[in-house]
Amino acid sequence: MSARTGHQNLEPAGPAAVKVQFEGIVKTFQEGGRQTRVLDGIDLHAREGEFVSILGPSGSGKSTLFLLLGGLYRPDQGRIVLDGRDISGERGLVSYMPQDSAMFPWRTVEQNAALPLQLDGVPARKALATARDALQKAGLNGYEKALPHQLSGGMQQRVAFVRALLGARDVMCLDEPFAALDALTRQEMQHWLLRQWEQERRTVLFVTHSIEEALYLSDRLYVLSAKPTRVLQEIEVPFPRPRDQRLLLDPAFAALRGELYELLLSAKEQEESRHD
Ligand SMILES: Nc1ncnc2c1ncn2[C@@H]1O[C@H](COP(=O)(O)OP(=O)(O)OP(=O)(O)O)[C@@H](O)[C@H]1O
Repeated sequence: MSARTGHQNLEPAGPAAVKVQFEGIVKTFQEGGRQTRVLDGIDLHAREGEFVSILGPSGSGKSTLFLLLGGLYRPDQGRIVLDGRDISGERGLVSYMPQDSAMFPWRTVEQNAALPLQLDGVPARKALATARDALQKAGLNGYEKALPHQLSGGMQQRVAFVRALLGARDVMCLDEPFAALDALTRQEMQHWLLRQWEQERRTVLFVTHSIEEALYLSDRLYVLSAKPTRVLQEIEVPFPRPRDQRLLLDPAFAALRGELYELLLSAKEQEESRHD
């Protein structure tokens, strides 16, 4: 659990320590019989308790970054550093939440949410009691004994988020968690996620295609190019917290959104001209 808890203290006094860092990451895959360099020297980091988004075109290697951090892949070059230690290739050190809630359909909501605790060796009764408590705090009371298919898509993603929280890892990787939701539910979920995160203040790495979502949620964001992928820009998001949906109507928000859109568009055009 992050040291930074409690929602009173929303603004850190000074820069927090770097929690997780990708250093000079190069990753090549065998694609269609030839080697393709997907990640071409990626440097990015997140500080303790920071919400950092990674925005990039399809196929730029965003999910690959998470698989590297989760230890499922090893970088060809570079290091993945957690709390100052090279963890390249080590598994089980970060929580992961995918686009699809990935729940076991035969387990109840509370049994699904309790799973990471049980995997960490917590006895079943205690794990279930902790999961019930966390589900209630996340506004899911009354659904503890339901099966996943009885919940809407948005509610399933709430359960998936609670499960990732109960994983008790300091770093949470959220891989387009709202991409499959309709626009209204997605907005609701962004707002809900902010409230949850403000209470927990875990370090979050958040992958998205949505400029608006990245700006609304993040402290900082990285914009990636198309592959071979590099960091095009790092942006400090200047809006104070706590935030709410009125921020989306702020002219400063619209201006920054416009700049980012322009940046992604020119990256896409460069990519297309390379293929002409
Ligand atoms: N195991 C693998 N073997 C071969 N190629 C791979 C493998 N994993 C990823 N790739 C390739 O690496 C590139 C980046 O994939 P990745 O899924 O990380 O991109 P992404 O940015 O998450 O894409 P999207 O936004 O569409 O989800 C793609 O071209 C993909 O085909």
